Amino acid sequence: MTLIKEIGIKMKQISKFSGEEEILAEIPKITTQISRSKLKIKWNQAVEEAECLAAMNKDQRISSFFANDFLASNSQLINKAESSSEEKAPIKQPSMLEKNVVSDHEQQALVNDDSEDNPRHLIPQLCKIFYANGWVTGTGGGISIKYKNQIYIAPSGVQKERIQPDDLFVQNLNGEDIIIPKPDKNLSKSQCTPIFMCSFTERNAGAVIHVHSQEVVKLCLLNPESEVKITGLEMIKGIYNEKKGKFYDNDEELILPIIENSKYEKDLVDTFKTALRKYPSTSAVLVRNHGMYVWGSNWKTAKTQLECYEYLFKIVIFKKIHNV
Ligand SMILES: CSCCC(=O)C(=O)COP(=O)(O)O
Ligand SMILES: [Zn+2]
Repeated sequence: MTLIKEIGIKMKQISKFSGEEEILAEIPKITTQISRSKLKIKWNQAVEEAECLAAMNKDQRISSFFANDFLASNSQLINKAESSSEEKAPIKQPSMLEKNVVSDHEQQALVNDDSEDNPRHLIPQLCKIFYANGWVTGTGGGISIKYKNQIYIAPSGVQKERIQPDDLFVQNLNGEDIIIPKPDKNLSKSQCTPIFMCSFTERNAGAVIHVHSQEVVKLCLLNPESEVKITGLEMIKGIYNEKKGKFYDNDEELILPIIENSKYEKDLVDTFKTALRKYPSTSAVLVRNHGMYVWGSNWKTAKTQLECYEYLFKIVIFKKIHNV
């Protein structure tokens, strides 16, 4: 029964058996009851908070603190309770464990996940391969993979070929942190994160790779226009046409957008988005004097397309230089 109803019944009973003075005499008791009820709500919240925090490990507590989510949602609930005189059923907190931060058990399961698709192991392996090809040298470039609806992102400004499984950041599709590396590692999330997220949300990508490849830079130097056209090569068949939902035929023309570079990676977002909308077939965007973003529905197609693009670029550059 709600507190208001309870008070109403009490008032009726008092006024039935007593006069107005007796009612006035009861008011302080009723007020005390309301205050107690508010205290009870606050107490329940405090207990739930304590339980949530106790269930987290140190990293998760730090992560939830910086996400500022736990405290924000909690104070909202307390404010609501303060502005209402109606007693509510004990409030169920939107638990950090459910919403944002994985439990110890889930985290352990992720680390123990031996699947070849687990980005914890895959991203360090792929970065070694990309480094060997000259695609992510000098710390430039990076990769992000979606796995079980969570986004794994490589750290920023580090030698990408030396990334460790616990160096990765994990966030949800809203950009809220789920797992961050231990603070003593002093790592930050890739500067490319806004572009990675754009590919996940706008193109439903499963993986996005950013390369600082010399071939891309050379190709853009030879093509001052805002796009590059490629025809007549068998390897075009390795490129997926996102508009048609099928791989290109070797007699089709492949057109890739070129966007201009900016001071910071995040400043590329607007032109990147514009290019995605103007070129609905494309699975890659070239950034002049910088590199390329390439994505696929999963890490395998992102990787094989990157290989096909790099192959095609070499041939196109050769053809242009030798005028053949
Ligand atoms: C020498 S790298 C310059 C910054 C850049 O273009 C880049 O791709 C860096 O990405 P990170 O993931 O290291 O933030
Ligand atoms: Zn870059």
